[in-house]
Amino acid sequence: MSDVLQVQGLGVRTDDGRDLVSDVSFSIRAGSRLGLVGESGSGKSLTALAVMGLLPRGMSASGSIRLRPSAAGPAAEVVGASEQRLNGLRGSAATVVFQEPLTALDPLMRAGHQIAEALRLTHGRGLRGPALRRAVTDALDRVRLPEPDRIARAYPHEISGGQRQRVALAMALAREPALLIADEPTTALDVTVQSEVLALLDGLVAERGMALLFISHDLAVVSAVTDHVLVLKDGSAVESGTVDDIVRRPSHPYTRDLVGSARHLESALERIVR
Ligand SMILES: Nc1ncnc2c1ncn2[C@@H]1O[C@H](COP(=O)(O)OP(=O)(O)OP(=O)(O)O)[C@@H](O)[C@H]1O
Repeated sequence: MSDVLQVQGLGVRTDDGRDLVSDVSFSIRAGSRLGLVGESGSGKSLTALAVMGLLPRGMSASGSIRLRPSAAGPAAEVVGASEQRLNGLRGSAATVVFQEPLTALDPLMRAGHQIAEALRLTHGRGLRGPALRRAVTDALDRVRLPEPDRIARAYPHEISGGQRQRVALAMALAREPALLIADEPTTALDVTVQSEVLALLDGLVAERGMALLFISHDLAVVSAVTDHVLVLKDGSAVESGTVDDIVRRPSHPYTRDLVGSARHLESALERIVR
């Protein structure tokens, strides 16, 4: 199967010459899941933002990031691409869910309206009226939101954090991306909601055969949803392998520390043993 994402020798540098990410390489095939794990400041988010062509002002990427929007089509280079080209890739090739869903949601727009916009970007302006309303309800249903009609009418501040994250996920999925990037999607949620959202994400990605790039500082959370892991430290890759290898046989001392501090390691191990 073809790679949905190929990152080769990625660097992120500030205009004043600081290297924040150095020589990071990885690839993700259609239907597979890679976890990026590392402590705060290790370069995980910048790597994700570089893939989306969304680096903050004053930073630039080097190396190569190739995204393949469809299995049959050619890959497109993100590094150095024009904003117009990037707009074409965002959504269809890759989309991102952030730790704080309010980043993605417009506080002044009802949840249903925001999902409707995402659906119309994917399916065209012809999707409207009752068909559009049904598609919105279906999208909310699919992320297991009870009372989808009520949620559709709500503004982001009127629903809980867990519900907001599900709405953000519904919006991301409405774009039917080849690659979903989830950047600490459950870190802001309490533990019970966190495991519900993780299970949901796990099921939805499997159902759609999407590729997943999952980012977390918590190796246990990463282990729960991915099959391969890349460990980042100070902007560089220190180790990579299957979840099983990394959790059971970490070779780098930094990875050993991450394994040691993983909060729910038992459950991660349980999943591997299953
Ligand atoms: N907008 C910015 N301006 C300057 N430096 C930044 C900016 N964003 C990130 N950095 C720096 O780049 C490095 C990598 O940050 P990044 O956000 O990718 O880390 P992270 O692993 O995602 O951590 P966290 O989980 O805390 O977000 C850090 O040293 C951080 O201070």
